[in-house]
Amino acid sequence: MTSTFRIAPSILSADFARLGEEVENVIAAGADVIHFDVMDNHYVPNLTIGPVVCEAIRPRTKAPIDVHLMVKPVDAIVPMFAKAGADIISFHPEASEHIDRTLSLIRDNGCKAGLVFNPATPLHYLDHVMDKLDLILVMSVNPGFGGQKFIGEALVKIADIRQRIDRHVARGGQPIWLEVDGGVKVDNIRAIAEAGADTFVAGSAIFGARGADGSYRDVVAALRGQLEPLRRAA
Ligand SMILES: O=C(CO)[C@H](O)[C@H](O)COP(=O)(O)O
Ligand SMILES: [Fe+2]
Repeated sequence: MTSTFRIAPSILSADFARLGEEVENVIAAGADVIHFDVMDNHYVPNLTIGPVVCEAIRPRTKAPIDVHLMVKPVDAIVPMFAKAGADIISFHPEASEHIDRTLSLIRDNGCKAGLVFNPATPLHYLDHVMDKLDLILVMSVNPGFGGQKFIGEALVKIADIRQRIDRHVARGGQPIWLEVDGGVKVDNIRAIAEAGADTFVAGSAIFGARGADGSYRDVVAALRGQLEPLRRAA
């Protein structure tokens, strides 16, 4: 069990007309990471935001910007996001012809590198690249939209990856974050953490729960509150 948990609001569900403010508010509310969903209307059937928006929000926070690429092909856009201030860049293995090369490209551009697993993506993609990963992202919905229902089978996958990461670290490997994305709520975050995740993306659960004071403090505190007993047990 891990002692470090991170809350990563997905700005996909933020008010895009006030994006800079939303980023500031959610970090002021106690979140740790800004999750930035990039969709290309090709790899997934939706279209969102690109490097210019990353560059625009970069001065608004010191928190890491965690870019989740749902684009195909991947490589050409990596240096653009690195230049725009991304800290972490993750991609889907099905979207890259050469996974090892794409992971190196991300690190060579000064970012942390992540691999993303859709609900039906097999874990064998991890077999020869553990040394090149800083983050593994488990999708608990099919990618493309916010506000979907958590797919319970993801818990099995999270537990399996947790074992692989722990074995890797026990053999002297670098730490790897285990992030979960899709349908994360106050009422399921503890079970997700118990399965082995340490980083929790939440879009609709956070941006759909602005408090009476106009802040996101209550919902971020509620998410963290669910994790508190696990932190003590770690
Ligand atoms: O990658 C994503 C969708 O492809 C989003 O990060 C995810 O859906 C977050 O939204 P929510 O918490 O509302 O499910
Ligand atoms: Fe995402």
